[in-house]
Amino acid sequence: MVVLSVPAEVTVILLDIEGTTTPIAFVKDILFPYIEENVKEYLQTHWEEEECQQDVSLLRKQAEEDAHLDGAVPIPAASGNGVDDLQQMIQAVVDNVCWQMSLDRKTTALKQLQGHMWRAAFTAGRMKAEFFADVVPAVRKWREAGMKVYIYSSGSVEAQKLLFGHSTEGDILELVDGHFDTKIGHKVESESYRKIADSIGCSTNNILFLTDVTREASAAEEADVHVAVVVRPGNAGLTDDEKTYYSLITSFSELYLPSST
Ligand SMILES: CSCCC(=O)C(=O)COP(=O)(O)O
Ligand SMILES: [Mg+2]
Repeated sequence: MVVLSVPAEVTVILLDIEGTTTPIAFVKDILFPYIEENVKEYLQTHWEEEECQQDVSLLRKQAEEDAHLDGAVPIPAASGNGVDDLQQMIQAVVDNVCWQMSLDRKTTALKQLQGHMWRAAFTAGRMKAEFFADVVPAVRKWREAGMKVYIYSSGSVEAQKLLFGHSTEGDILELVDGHFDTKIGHKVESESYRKIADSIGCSTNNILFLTDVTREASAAEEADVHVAVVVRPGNAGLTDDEKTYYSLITSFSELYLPSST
């Protein structure tokens, strides 16, 4: 088995979710279709609720910022003029959400609504999150060795907690010391990793970030974070240069902690 030695200065392991702890297929074939199939009904049922109105306001603000993009779908301001107007507004939000999802955008606005929609499915037990088989045993071992384990995903913190709280392995939320999402910054921006280190109270070089996306690995590395790229079934392929440049692992069990037995 290939072994990757974790540098002695590393005290925190920061994990991406999609393509790292969890198969991309679970996100693409189960989580995302659930949104596309249910968003209209969700908006119609929850429209009057404060949380739903906040989600729509955030999506409208994002739509204004996106106005210059090809194919962008605007969300008109509410005029309060009757049922037809409401149905048009809901349809605009549905179209905007589907447009953003067709581009796999990671905006905070989209991720916030998705998180709220998944809540009902997870808490009712209609959905369970999948984790690769090596994830839970490795995380338990790291924590026994004194490592802190954090999550950094584009999925909202609320959605992350749903996944860890309702997984095929049971409720594994207690294995995570904390969560970060795009509210701290985007994963392809190095400043996000500096802010995460500040928030945890460590130096960036105390962190090892595991991700499947080399643009994220590159941003983290620019901030002096240690990185390894995770190669999982169904992940996007890497170029030969990327394969040579990055430390690669295909399972969390390939990480060797000098402090563990
Ligand atoms: C709580 S994760 C749901 C999946 C998701 O919405 C997503 O965008 C995954 O992105 P990641 O940063 O984990 O690759
Ligand atoms: Mg990922």
